[in-house]
Amino acid sequence: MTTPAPPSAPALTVRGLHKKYGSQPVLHDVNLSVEPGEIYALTGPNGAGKTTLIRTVTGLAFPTEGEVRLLDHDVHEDGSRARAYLGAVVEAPAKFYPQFTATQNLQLHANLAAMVPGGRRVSRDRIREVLALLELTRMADRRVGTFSLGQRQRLGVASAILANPRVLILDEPTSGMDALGIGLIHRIVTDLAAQGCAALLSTHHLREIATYAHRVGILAGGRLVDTVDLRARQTAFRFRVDDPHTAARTLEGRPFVRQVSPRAPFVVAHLTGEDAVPAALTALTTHGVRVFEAGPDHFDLYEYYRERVEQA
Ligand SMILES: Nc1ncnc2c1ncn2[C@@H]1O[C@H](COP(=O)(O)OP(=O)(O)OP(=O)(O)O)[C@@H](O)[C@H]1O
Repeated sequence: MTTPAPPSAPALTVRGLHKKYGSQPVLHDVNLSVEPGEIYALTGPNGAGKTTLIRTVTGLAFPTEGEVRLLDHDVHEDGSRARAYLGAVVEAPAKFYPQFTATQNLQLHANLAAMVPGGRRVSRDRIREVLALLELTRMADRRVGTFSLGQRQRLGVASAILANPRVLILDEPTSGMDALGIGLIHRIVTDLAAQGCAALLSTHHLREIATYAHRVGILAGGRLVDTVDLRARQTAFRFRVDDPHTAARTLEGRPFVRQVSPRAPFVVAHLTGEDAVPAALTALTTHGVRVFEAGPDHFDLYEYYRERVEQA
């Protein structure tokens, strides 16, 4: 008999985090964790505390109370070891030496990364590789002072992924980027996550992030007011039927149905997966329900966020 694999330990854990500036509370009892391979997006209105949270999580700011762990290391007590696993852009665009070229800046970054305890050496090939990944090869030998905002944003992400981090933290990674640059960042973050890297991103671009984040944390007034698991939402399907109430009763309690509710002219069902759609259709038609249309019930993160923030 095989024993099930133990659940993986979180790559990033934030526990009971409070932060005050003077007497002004900015973060209140924030708790979150990001698993290896998971993309966690942090969003919230202006002034909600996202940058403060990211600065605290990366060790640039200290909490008033609470702790942050990167893998097994406390960021504030064992900072240099914790940061050996971390790639980050905080307060984008990242700061570079404007008189040096992109390659020289990345080389400097690589030298610093290799100096921390547990830090790894980064080869020249790896520098070329990340420049190519960010589509900056033709800018490699140009001074960063001549870069556009979007190009500096790309270089910031290149420096963050240079040493193959196990935790990637990006504050507003796509602001100032063109549509192709945004797509590129999505692909890079998704590929890194597929290799087991945990990613925490802050963003205002909800419809964009909804296409590739696994979970979204909503921060309002310094509190994490909700966490939305987008993976669970992707298993919702809607069927346009002649009688939504009968359809809901027909599907209720079936092994492949997690939750079902009428929403005229549809019945909306959370199924165990896409492969349960034919079984749902069969159940409906054999009970005399006429089905006119079936498809995924796309979750509107923007609408959800708007309601959640208005209530908070
Ligand atoms: N160094 C500081 N000293 C005092 N107050 C600060 C400091 N940094 C941030 N704040 C305050 O903390 C609150 C949260 O700011 P923060 O920059 O973390 O918000 P944010 O969610 O990142 O906002 P935005 O979406 O506008 O970037 C704000 O009220 C801000 O005025």
